[in-house]
Amino acid sequence: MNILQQYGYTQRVSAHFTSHFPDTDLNPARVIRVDRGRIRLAAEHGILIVAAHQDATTGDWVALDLSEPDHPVVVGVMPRLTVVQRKKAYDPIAEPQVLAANVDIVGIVVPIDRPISANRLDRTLVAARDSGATPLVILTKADLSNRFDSVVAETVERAGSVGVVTTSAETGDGLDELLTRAKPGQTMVLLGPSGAGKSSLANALVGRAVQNTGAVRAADGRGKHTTTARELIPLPGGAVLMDTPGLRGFALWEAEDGLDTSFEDVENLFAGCRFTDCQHGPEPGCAVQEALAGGALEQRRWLSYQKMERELASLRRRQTPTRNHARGLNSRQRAKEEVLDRDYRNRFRQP
Ligand SMILES: Nc1nc2c(ncn2[C@@H]2O[C@H](COP(=O)(O)OP(=O)(O)OP(=O)(O)O)[C@@H](O)[C@H]2O)c(=O)[nH]1
Ligand SMILES: [Zn+2]
Repeated sequence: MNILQQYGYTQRVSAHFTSHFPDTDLNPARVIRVDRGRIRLAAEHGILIVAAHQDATTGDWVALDLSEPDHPVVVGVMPRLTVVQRKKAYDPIAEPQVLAANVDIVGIVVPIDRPISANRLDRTLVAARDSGATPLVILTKADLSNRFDSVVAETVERAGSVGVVTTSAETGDGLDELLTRAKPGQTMVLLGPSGAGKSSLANALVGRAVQNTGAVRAADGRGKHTTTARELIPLPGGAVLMDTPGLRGFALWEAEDGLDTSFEDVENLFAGCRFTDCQHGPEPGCAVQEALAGGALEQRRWLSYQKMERELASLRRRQTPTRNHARGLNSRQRAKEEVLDRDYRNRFRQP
């Protein structure tokens, strides 16, 4: 395997590259990491550091002009095969921010040493599906499974048809299975909250200390950010790991968590509606309609709110049957669950 292949250069990528850059003088290279003003590239003959290109992000395939050997230059970026992006809190107009390019597997890291955040998991599953890559839920710290025994079952339920692998960086359990899920040439990114064990997993997968792992602050179970730049790391077996602190630590998550509060102004209006079960349509005394008419609430913002509600509702509908089934609820219990599900926003507020 040459260096390019270690970083995911497959027949498929090669075909895309030559169709997009027919000029045979241009060479394929992959962005390993982006630093201020410079990017690190994997090219056929080795690792290069070149001047940054405004459109190139980690994981991108770029066209390299090597005609001046001392001054290799990135002259173009191949259209991305997949894109993991942050959508700004359901603002339909804002440009999404690209977080990772050309990822095949989005590994959603869920630590089992703390209670699950259902909201976070749901939203990350949606973002992962949107990316065009295959989502894979990775449970970490399996050796600590005695702490919260519901986490595994609940994660499996919420994951639905998405695969779940249970791992421990400590004991090595599940690492081989995870490596077989990532085929040679595939790129896998790890997403998850701080302290979830992503760096430890990366270390264990690579089999050597590639990232500094930091001790979790004991008091709140949260980690400190120990990795400073996202980068690609070749794995034994031919797959590539993308370790992305910016993305994994807060980017997607912050947007998601922000949702709970970002529509606070809208939700505060509901208390002013005449009927407690107001659908905020044509019924009399609707505070939302009044706010819209009076200009206190922007139409666009109300549409964004409704869009988010619909997306969450459909997610919930898809999940409910499996979840109830898995929990072996009888029909009366199910009916009760349906009522609870209707009030999904309250559900999401549960810790
Ligand atoms: N017992 C046990 N502890 C683990 C395991 N994996 C990680 N940890 C511990 O969990 C803490 C956080 O692990 P990290 O790998 O730094 O977590 P991270 O997700 O990379 O965190 P950030 O860099 O903040 O995003 C560390 O104290 C690790 O030692 C595991 O499999 N078992
Ligand atoms: Zn209303």
